[in-house]
Amino acid sequence: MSNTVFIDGAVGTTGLEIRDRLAGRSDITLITLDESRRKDAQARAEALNSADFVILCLPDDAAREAVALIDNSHTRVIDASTAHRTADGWTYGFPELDPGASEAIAAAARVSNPGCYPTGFLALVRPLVRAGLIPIDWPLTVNALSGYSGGGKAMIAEYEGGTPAPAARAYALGLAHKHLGEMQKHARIEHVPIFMPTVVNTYRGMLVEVPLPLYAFPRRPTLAACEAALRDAYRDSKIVRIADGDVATVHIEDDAGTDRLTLRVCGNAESGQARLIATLDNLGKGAAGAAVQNLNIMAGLDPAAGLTL
Ligand SMILES: NC(=O)C1=CN([C@@H]2O[C@H](COP(=O)(O)OP(=O)(O)OC[C@H]3O[C@@H](n4cnc5c(N)ncnc54)[C@H](OP(=O)(O)O)[C@@H]3O)[C@@H](O)[C@H]2O)C=CC1
Ligand SMILES: CC(=O)N[C@@H](CCC(=O)OP(=O)(O)O)C(=O)O
Repeated sequence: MSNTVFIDGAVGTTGLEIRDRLAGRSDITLITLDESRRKDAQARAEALNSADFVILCLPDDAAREAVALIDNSHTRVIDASTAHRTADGWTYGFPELDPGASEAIAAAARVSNPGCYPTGFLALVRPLVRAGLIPIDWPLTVNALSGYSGGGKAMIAEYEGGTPAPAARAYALGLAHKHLGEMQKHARIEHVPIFMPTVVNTYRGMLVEVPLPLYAFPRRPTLAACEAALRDAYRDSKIVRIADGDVATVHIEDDAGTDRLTLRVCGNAESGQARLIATLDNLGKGAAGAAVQNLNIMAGLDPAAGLTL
């Protein structure tokens, strides 16, 4: 049976990536609006209410508006924006994050797709918090690099508009980035992390890092214990992989162009200092790949259908 899917925001950066992943699938029928009607509220309302599933690839306010336009109990929603990631009544769409998460997504009518940076941060940290290796009241820090497509069409135009762009640009210096609440809530930690993002002059890809002074934690976990906890947490996943931490370098390109999420526990076993490192594509597991995975799960299909692994 084919499921009807409407992507609201289908010609934006994330929307196009989702369309690419769904094109040609016999189990999905896409509902599309032509250029003259794609921002027309009435046309959108009709499409939103006729689809089995809608995927919102819109700015936050437009995503809230789209949800308000749905007036039937049949249409199920995946929102790729930040609007509902900590909202009541929404299921957080990270199937690998905690036991039972995939089942909750399968049953949900409203699913919020995780943010790109929180995807890397949470994948690294949540299993270690759950296992008691990271104390819930520890003041965590997260450093991250993102390709410029993370900023959507406006940032792509800025980087590709002809004016020389910086090789790397640190931002969110006021420590109030929109992803902080989501990171704290879904890691189930007591304090917002100090988050230090940098946009780099490459189109896509992310490298998200959490440094840990393991020697200072009450349980003094080893690097090996941290890696074992991650391997155990993701043992059934085809999408989240644990790679060897004993490497000389890790690259932002490692998982660019894929829907994978790769985690490493690097560091110095003697000093008890760790660098947890996640690589992913901001448009893959950080956005479109995750949305398609959630759609697959909600529709009862193979979770990895249509993904590049
Ligand atoms: N880029 C990324 O790596 C990630 C993005 N996201 C999230 O996904 C969402 C989309 O981001 P992204 O694709 O990057 O953004 P883009 O700016 O590239 O695309 C947004 C699209 O939404 C359209 N749009 C805006 N308002 C309306 C409206 N009222 N009705 C219909 N369409 C509208 C825009 O139209 P127009 O083309 O005319 O401007 C545009 O095509 C955002 O909430 C973002 O935070 C999430 C994870 C990662
Ligand atoms: C490089 C860049 O600007 N990245 C964006 C985050 C990407 C994004 O769109 O955020 P969501 O995942 O929440 O939708 C930012 O920092 O605001």
